[in-house]
Amino acid sequence: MSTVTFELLLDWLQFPPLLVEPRESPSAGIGLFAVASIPASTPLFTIPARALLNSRSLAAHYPPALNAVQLIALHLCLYRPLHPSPSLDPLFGPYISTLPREFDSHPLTSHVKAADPSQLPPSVVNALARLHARYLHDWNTVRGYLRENVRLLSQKPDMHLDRGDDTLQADFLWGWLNVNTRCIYHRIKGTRSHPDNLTLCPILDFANHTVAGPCMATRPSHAERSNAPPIPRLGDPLTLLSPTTPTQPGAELYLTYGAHPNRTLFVEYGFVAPCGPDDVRAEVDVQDIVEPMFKGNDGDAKKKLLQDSGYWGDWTLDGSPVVSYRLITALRLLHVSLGGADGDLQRWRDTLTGLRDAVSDVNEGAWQETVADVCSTLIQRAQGRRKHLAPNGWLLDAVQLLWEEEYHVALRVLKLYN
Ligand SMILES: C[S@@+](CC[C@H](N)C(=O)[O-])C[C@H]1O[C@@H](n2cnc3c(N)ncnc32)[C@H](O)[C@@H]1O
Repeated sequence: MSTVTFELLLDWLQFPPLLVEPRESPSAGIGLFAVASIPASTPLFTIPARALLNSRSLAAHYPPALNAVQLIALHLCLYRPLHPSPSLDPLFGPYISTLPREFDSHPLTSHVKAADPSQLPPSVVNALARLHARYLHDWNTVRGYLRENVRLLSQKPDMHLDRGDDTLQADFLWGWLNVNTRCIYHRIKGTRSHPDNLTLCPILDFANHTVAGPCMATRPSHAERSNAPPIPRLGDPLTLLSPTTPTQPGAELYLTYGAHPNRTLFVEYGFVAPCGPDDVRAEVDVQDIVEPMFKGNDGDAKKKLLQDSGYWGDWTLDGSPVVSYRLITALRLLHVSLGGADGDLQRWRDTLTGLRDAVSDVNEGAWQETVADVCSTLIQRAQGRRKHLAPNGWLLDAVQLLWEEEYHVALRVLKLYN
């Protein structure tokens, strides 16, 4: 993104020069940097609601039917800038022109998807498959919506819907990845947990992720503070605050995208960040190892019991080291005899309601032994696979780090039960 493009964005926002500007960051594309010293918790800028790209600011321009992710991704798709021109969008053009032009290194693009999946930990392959399914669901919904509304949409300024299906899908993927990697939480709806509470936000979205250390934060909006939907038609403006410690000129300013393990950072955002083995963020999802334990005998009945009680899947170990309560619950049931007259099944149910801490001492020993086996499997698999990695460049480093995270977490958890 050129300096001119950023200046055009500032003009559009009617902003004077700011305390921050986008610059190349050492291995993270563009980042946000301080151009002067900035005292702690300083408001850096306030983006007016009209310049926030979200389901509220787009609502008046599209027939209803899509959720926020689908609507924003569609809008970006329709107004994707053609190389090297700016976006022709009359609403958000100067902002859309600052977005990354390609997502070559995101694992959802064909470049990385083409890599041998056996190179990646199975939990990462599964997470990638879920992301792909989410994308396909959104694309299919939007494709149907486009067919129904083609006449209306083709009347939009500078809109050419006569692109082939492949081009349209490539442009939609571009829009969708912008949403997935750059949107932040912003209160738009009546409830805090509504999935449409998100927005794209100019300038703020240049900020890279930090695992630890000082980071910027958004000031809670009026709607968020009053825990109600925003009153103005377009919603509330969004103010970004500098870190709670002073920032030196030239320093990069970060956000934290959440306490995510590398699996999530890689799959959702397309990068990894080193994190210590004892870090609570370091996490392994062990579904691919544990799920086959529920095959045969009374496995199906146990699977159903876990599904009905909401404990099927999302079974993790983390670097603190901790075995997730969901995994303990599943493994406790694995070691209960369903046909037995010993009352273990009822005791297992009682652990769910908090009436009991455990099924029995024997059952505690059995699930802990299974956890130790799972850890040994993880350790052996990580040791074996790390020796035969073939991807190139950044992907090799990323894949190595993903395996290391599994290895170190498994080693730490194993020590708990050996
Ligand atoms: C919100 S954008 C941040 C701005 C982005 N770097 C750019 O060039 O426009 C999020 C994307 O930045 C990159 N990124 C963010 N934090 C990173 C980090 N700590 N290391 C490497 N890449 C990072 C990833 O590609 C991620 O999908």
